[in-house]
Amino acid sequence: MTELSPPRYNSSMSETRAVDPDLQQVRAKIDSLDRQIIQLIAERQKWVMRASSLKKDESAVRAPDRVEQVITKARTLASDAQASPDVVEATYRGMIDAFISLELDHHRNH
Ligand SMILES: C=C(O[C@@H]1C=C(C(=O)O)C=C[C@H]1O)C(=O)O
Repeated sequence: MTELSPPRYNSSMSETRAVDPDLQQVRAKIDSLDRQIIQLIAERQKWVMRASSLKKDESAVRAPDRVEQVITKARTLASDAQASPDVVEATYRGMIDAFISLELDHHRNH
């Protein structure tokens, strides 16, 4: 005879538990901002790829001096906007690294 075992709890089930309504509202705001941020990243990507098409080689693609200029500017803008400069720098470094990979991929395969 097969024994019925109780349903197992797994980590994904915790996501279906009732979430505090205030937290739900705050998360809806974060979700809405994410939609806006991603639209802007998409627009930025188009211009990054346009810059990429004007470059001759991989060292021009990486442009480390330009990366540092962008980061310095982003830290100042973050400060002015009451955002954490460290969070903005980490975000920008991750984003720029990913864009460089996209540019390199495009250069190697096109
Ligand atoms: C878009 C460029 O290419 C790369 C991507 C950058 C960026 O995402 O801001 C900056 C410098 C380069 O590493 C560029 O040279 O301007």
